[in-house]
Amino acid sequence: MKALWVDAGNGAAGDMLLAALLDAGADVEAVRSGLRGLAVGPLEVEVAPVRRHGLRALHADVRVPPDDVSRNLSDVTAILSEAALPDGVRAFALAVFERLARAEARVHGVDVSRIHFHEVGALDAIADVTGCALALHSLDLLDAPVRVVSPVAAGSGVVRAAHGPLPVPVPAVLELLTEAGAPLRSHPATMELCTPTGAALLATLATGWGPMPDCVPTAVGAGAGTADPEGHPNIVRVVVGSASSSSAGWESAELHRVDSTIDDLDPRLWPDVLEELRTAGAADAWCSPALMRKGRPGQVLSVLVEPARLDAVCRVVFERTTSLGVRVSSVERRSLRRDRVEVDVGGAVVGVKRGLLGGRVVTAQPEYDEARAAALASGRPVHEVLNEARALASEG
Ligand SMILES: O=C([S-])c1cc(C(=O)S)c[n+]([C@@H]2O[C@H](COP(=O)(O)O)[C@@H](O)[C@H]2O)c1
Ligand code: NI
Repeated sequence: MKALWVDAGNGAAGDMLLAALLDAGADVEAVRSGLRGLAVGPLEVEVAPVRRHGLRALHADVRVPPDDVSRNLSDVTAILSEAALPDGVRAFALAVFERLARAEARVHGVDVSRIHFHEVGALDAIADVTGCALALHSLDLLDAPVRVVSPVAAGSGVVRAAHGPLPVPVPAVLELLTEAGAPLRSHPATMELCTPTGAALLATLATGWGPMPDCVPTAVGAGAGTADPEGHPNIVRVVVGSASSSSAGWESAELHRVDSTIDDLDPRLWPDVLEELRTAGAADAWCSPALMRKGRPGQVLSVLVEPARLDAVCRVVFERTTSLGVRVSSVERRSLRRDRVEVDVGGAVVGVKRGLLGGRVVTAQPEYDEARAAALASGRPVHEVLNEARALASEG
């Protein structure tokens, strides 16, 4: 199960979060090509390593064409709806702007439909939000069940905005973080640490707030803001990890599922296809009957595979079957911890596979061939040997 932790203890802005996700391994080319799908002129992202208070971090510079358009929610919704983006990316970006619009509406005391984003609806904000959604998608985090954000530092002082000088935390940030139930952290810096776009991104992605969740970290990213103040590193950090074994007693793993419907493969080849898929690293591979186009009987080939073996499995499907395409989805596999014990049934050794839930034996299955051999040697019925082996293995 994938997990994300965002350290917003020094604040967060859209470009800082984007840089942190890219630093943690999000595919910058996927982000760039996704942004090209927005019909608002060339949006470019340049990334460069920088130092903030002696710490290395990535800085993301979002370059947009000159723009002084004041957009409302329906303008931004139209831009995102018409863009060639994965559905999850579009939904996330829309959710961020809907949040921003609700917060702005409450702050200015007008209806959401009458809200005009000023700075936060500008092209760089649209690029930051969509870029973050694309980066989360690239890291496979858009559906991750564990996305925790630390207490947020919003800053203090005054900032100059379209409405004139605003007190920091700016009203939209306070509104966004209050609505989301975010814990705030006091901070000595007298500057804007968390921007409305940053707050809306945090509020949309957070499934919870607090310290780093139990996980095995797999990547860390640091995203720098443009300012380099004297008093603190102007950085947001992200930790990507896999959440460790569930306290419920089972184990959890992120796998891919590959499916393909096939109606024209010589049926004698299927056993070899399934065998080759297992050899290529499939955790499981099976076929289910399906009635296909023109009433033809066919098979749905399904494969479960770890991300690292996905390409090898796809290659086998394409090379060994008549499939012209596969569907790949992410699944969480929950499984019991297993072991194998050997029991003595009337002088013969029989292996038994056991499933353990939090250390308790909940299933015990004797190896059939070994139980059959023990039954033949002793002249007892196989089902009796199976039952005795199962009972002996469940005791231990
Ligand atoms: O654009 C608007 S309406 C706006 C509202 C507010 C309020 O808090 S209300 C604040 N700001 C300031 O604009 C800049 C840009 O914000 P980004 O989120 O796009 O980085 C920032 O200083 C905000 O405090 C704008
Ligand atoms: Ni405003």
